[in-house]
Amino acid sequence: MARIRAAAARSTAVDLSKLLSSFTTDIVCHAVSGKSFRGGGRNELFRELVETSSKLIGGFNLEDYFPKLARLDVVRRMVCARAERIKKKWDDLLDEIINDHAKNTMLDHEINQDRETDFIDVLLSIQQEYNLTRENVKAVLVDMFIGGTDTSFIVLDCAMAELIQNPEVMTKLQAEVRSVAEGKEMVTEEDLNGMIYLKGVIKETLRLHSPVPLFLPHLSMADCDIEGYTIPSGTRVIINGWALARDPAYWESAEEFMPERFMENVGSTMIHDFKGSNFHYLPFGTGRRVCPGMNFGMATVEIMLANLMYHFNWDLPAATVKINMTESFGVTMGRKENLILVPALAQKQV
Ligand code: HEM
Repeated sequence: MARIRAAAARSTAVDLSKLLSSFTTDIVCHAVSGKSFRGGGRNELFRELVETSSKLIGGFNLEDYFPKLARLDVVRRMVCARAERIKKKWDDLLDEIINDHAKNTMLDHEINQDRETDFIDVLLSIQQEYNLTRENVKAVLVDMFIGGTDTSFIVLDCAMAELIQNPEVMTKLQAEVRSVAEGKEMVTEEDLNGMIYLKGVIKETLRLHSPVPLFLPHLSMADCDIEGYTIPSGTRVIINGWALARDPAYWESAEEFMPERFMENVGSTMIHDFKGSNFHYLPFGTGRRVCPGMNFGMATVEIMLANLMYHFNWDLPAATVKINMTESFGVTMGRKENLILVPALAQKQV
């Protein structure tokens, strides 16, 4: 916020994508490991690990389409070598963090019993009870880091890109946020309940720009038939949530950004619920593998977007005519180009 405020005072542009990405990384790193990864080049290493892992998990796998290639084993060996290199880097980083925690936990027992606990503390405290190996703990942590950082960032980045291209929506959202939080220094969590349009804007962003458009790869546990097609047990199954969320059979003017569609019939579970029961709207997946960070992710996006609307008016830099919405592909899918915008202070702050 301080950096945006400084840019607003100078009327210069900010790289909003970069700021939002570092905000969501900080929030997840704090919740999981109790500290930010900014120091000692850790942030860059962390971004590299998340990005490469995302590409490895979500990448196009030639052998799925040409199974004969599997016999040659060339592709598999190449992918495995890359995965091994990344695993080694994750191992080094996580070993360091877990060792720090184990050491601090012992010291804290003697010195400071009031220290806030983070996700690693919780995992270590139940390690023996649930028979978790260090590899298990590291696997859960990698899952949380990859699952939590890019996703919330992509929603914020795409929401801002859509808002700047739909000024009437931005004006309506600013009016709501500014009236609910009027006179306050910051929008806080308790203000969010009164912001119905904000929730509509975020839901519409999740519909058009779902950060995990094909969910995670699933594996069928038994043979099953779907509309005449047999899916054998052990098949890697990919579900196209992106296509469902843009299917004109379910959505009127499916390609348009219209938060109002989520305002109709408030209270009806039909189109408002993203918790996994409406199969044409599954931004967090569904079933046993549904996103465990749903509430955390929504809270992060809501509080940041509300504050961006509360404090600032936004414009494109003079030389930019249109925002490029082209997306790049991995297990998460976000916009390729960084979002550069010019902020202006909206009102005299208290
Ligand atoms: C708005 C933000 C988010 C969106 C849109 C989102 C979406 C998703 C989706 C679609 C899946 C796959 C579900 C499936 O395959 O059925 C998933 C899985 C997952 N998400 Fe999220 N997510 C978000 C935020 C978060 C956050 C903040 C965390 C943790 C801090 C998180 C942790 C995870 C994990 C660990 C999984 C894997 C679950 C498993 O393997 O069973 N997510 N998420």
